[in-house]
Amino acid sequence: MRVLQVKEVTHSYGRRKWLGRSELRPPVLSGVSLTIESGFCLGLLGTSGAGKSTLGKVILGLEKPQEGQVLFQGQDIYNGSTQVRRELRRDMQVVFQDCYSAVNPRMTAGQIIGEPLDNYERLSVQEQKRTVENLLERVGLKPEDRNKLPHQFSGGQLQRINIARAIALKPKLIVLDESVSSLDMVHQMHILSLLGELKSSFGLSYLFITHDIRAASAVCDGIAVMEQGKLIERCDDKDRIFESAHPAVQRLISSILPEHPADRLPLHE
Ligand SMILES: Nc1ncnc2c1ncn2[C@@H]1O[C@H](COP(=O)(O)OP(=O)(O)OP(=O)(O)O)[C@@H](O)[C@H]1O
Repeated sequence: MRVLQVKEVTHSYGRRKWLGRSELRPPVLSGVSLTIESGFCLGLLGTSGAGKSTLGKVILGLEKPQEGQVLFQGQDIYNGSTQVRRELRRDMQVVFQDCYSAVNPRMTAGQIIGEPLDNYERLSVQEQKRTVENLLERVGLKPEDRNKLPHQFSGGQLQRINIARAIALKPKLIVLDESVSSLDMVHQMHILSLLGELKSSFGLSYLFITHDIRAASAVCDGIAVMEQGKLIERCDDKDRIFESAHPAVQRLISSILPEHPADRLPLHE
């Protein structure tokens, strides 16, 4: 089943004055189309400024595109009733890169994870406590961690709390926008393997936005590549991306450092 369909989306940010006239800025997204099937993890790669996060915001309903459509489970997210949009928001969640600014520093982990449950479910105090504790355990933390504040966690642990909040309502799609980029390699690998487990056990679909082709190939089923607002490559088998002859893809591949320092190219020749 198709979870997400982006059709010919074109988007510019705001207007600019030009020779006394006001006109739209050049598009940041130009005719972008992509689909994500149920249970599929699509990596969205591209260099800085390619338009990845903007596409993520368009998909999440946060940035209405000037042209094109976004269908989530067959429904146009920008033309539905308030009720439909509320349900869509429940089924589509996001985890951002900066785990600290994504949470209220005065809320406990339990309150952070419980927030979507407060908004959408009518659970008793006991049920809510049990659900939050189960979610904490599901992401590799302890039930008693629900009483801690954000500053009492490491970056990796706090990102687990953000992930627990994102899965609390059993969504269909999670947009992960550079969600592991600010973590060190060890925490990155732990979070990537957690995302893999959650995908299998909840049947989740992901849009995994990153500039790191290695992280994408560790967690994704397929990979799409953007450059200057356009989708320039898509491989539903992630390993095929390494066979792409497109120069932008070649640049992403050559940005991977060899594991052994002796095999790395010198920075200055
Ligand atoms: N709110 C905004 N207002 C105006 N321009 C914006 C806004 N957000 C992004 N842009 C511009 O849109 C273009 C694409 O930005 P976007 O953040 O989508 O790219 P990206 O591929 O996610 O890059 P990065 O990996 O650096 O986050 C950039 O030129 C950026 O400066």
